[in-house]
Amino acid sequence: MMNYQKYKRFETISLPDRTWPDRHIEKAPIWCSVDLRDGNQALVTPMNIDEKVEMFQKLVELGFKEIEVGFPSASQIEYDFIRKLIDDHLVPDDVTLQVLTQCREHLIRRTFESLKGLDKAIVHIYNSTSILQRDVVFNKNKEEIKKIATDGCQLVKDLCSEFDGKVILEYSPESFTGTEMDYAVEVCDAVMDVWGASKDNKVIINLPATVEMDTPNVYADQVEWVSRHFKDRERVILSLHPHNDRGTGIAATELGLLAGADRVEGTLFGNGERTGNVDLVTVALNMYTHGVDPKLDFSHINDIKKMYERVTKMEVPPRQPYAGQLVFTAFSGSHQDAINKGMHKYRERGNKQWEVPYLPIDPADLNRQYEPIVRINSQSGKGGVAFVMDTVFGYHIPKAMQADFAKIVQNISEAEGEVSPERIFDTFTKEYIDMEEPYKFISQKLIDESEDPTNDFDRKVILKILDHGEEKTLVGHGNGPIDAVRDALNSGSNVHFKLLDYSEHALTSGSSSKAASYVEMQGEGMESAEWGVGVHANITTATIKAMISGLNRIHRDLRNKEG
Ligand SMILES: CC(=O)SCCNC(=O)CCNC(=O)[C@H](O)C(C)(C)COP(=O)(O)OP(=O)(O)OC[C@H]1O[C@@H](n2cnc3c(N)ncnc32)[C@H](O)[C@@H]1OP(=O)(O)O
Ligand SMILES: CC(C)C(=O)C(=O)O
Ligand SMILES: [Mg+2]
Repeated sequence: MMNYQKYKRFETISLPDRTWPDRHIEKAPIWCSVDLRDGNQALVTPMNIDEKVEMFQKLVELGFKEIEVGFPSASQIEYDFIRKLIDDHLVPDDVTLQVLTQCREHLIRRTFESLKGLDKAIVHIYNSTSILQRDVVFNKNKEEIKKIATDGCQLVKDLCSEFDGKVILEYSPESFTGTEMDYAVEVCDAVMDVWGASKDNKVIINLPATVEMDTPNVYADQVEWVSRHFKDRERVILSLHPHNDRGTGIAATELGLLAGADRVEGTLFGNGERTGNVDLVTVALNMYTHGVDPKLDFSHINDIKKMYERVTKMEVPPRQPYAGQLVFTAFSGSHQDAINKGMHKYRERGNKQWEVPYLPIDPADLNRQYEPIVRINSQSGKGGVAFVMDTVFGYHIPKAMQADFAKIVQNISEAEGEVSPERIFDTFTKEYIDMEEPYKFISQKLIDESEDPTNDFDRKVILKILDHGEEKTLVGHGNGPIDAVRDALNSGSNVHFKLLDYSEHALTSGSSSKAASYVEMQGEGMESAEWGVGVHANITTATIKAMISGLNRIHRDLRNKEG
């Protein structure tokens, strides 16, 4: 047994009249990317300046208007990067740089130095307020801890007079979730009082789940509680800063927004300390899939992923929501079948409202339409195989034929594992189209023998085939071309059969278009039916080839039956 008694839950407020469970997310919050700070400080190899610039420019392109670019007093590279952004005029007018500093005098002074030349900036100060950190890290009482925050705030305020631009203050009671809520509010209010915060001079109050400590509903209760208890809620921009230690950072963010937050800090793909910061791609795209404009553009998700992997040297896991390599791939049969049907219906209904089983988002919206949605292994069924043949190669295999072909593909997957689309197509061709032994099509001539041109019930066909290597001419009559061919083959070959089903469709469009024809035939004395497929520019020839293919398959069955 593991020693669970070593742990206990942190007791926080109770909020029985909570209102957040009845709300929905209806608009995007103010987003702030902390990739270049919290994300960067968690990397094995922090980004170099060029990588930071690349990341910054991508964040701007994606639509972030507030970007925490670093901790300028921490190291020269952090400082130099911020100077580069400013000196090289890389910051668009509508983007505000945010910088982090501890509430310590020399660090705050250095932070201000780094900002010279900017016309606005968010200066983010923090100190830990939790019971645990007050005890083990600071060894200070509540008043002393509050004083760290208010002194820090006062210094920022003083330094503003030497700064040409506008400073927006952000204050984080770090390790907020492990802090008594009334005390967290007391410290935040004290900071806002020192700052002179007002409705027109709001302060960003950021509530970090520095370490995620409880279920997301508890975070939401804390956010709602705090939001209701500020001296003046109007002077606050309430911000969330969730981490993901329990794996519920996204849920915590979403519930925190329901609980009244205005702003979210996080990173692309959830990079950040330990298990990461909240993944903003997922939070934003979750909104998108509810029909809410996320105000961030993740439509080229693979490009974003490539940039992220290059500069952070981290990997986006294959199961990462929206971005993972496998998230638009179904292996299992019933899922493939449902996706196949759902996609058809979506197209039939004019590509309007997205409702496709097992796919919460249209992969095309993320520019992922060229990736295989369905991959075939031994868990796959006929729907998936049909989907690959349809979407990748344009063959609409008739429903009754799908099981027949899927069985052949499954034999391969059981022996070899995943079967690629190319292998599926080769197998289809070999099994159904290129079956040319012992009968092979050479040519056909179709004659309309009816005197009345509107009557097509009197057709004659002259068919040239190879029969066991020998050229033969077969003649057949019927009430239509297919019937005439059936007659010719039945009377001219040694194999007799009934025609059970027939369908055809154009394979490609334009002048070079070809048709695919599918026939289901039952050999005399045989219990099960066989399928043949023909492909040709002339639809009658395609059907004749399909019938000859089917004939060869029946011939093979008869030989097998005879042993
Ligand atoms: C949850 C977070 O992500 S917070 C951000 C964390 N990120 C970073 O720390 C990355 C950048 N940091 C650094 O490079 C360094 O820590 C520096 C340059 C900022 C400071 O370096 P140093 O002063 O040498 O070391 P260090 O950070 O360990 O300082 C610890 C001291 O600061 C105090 N301290 C820590 N945080 C704060 C704070 N927010 N405000 C005021 N004092 C603080 C500690 O109590 C400790 O005090 P003590 O020396 O009296 O015991
Ligand atoms: C500095 C603060 C906001 C932080 O990163 C955290 O508490 O996680
Ligand atoms: Mg953090």
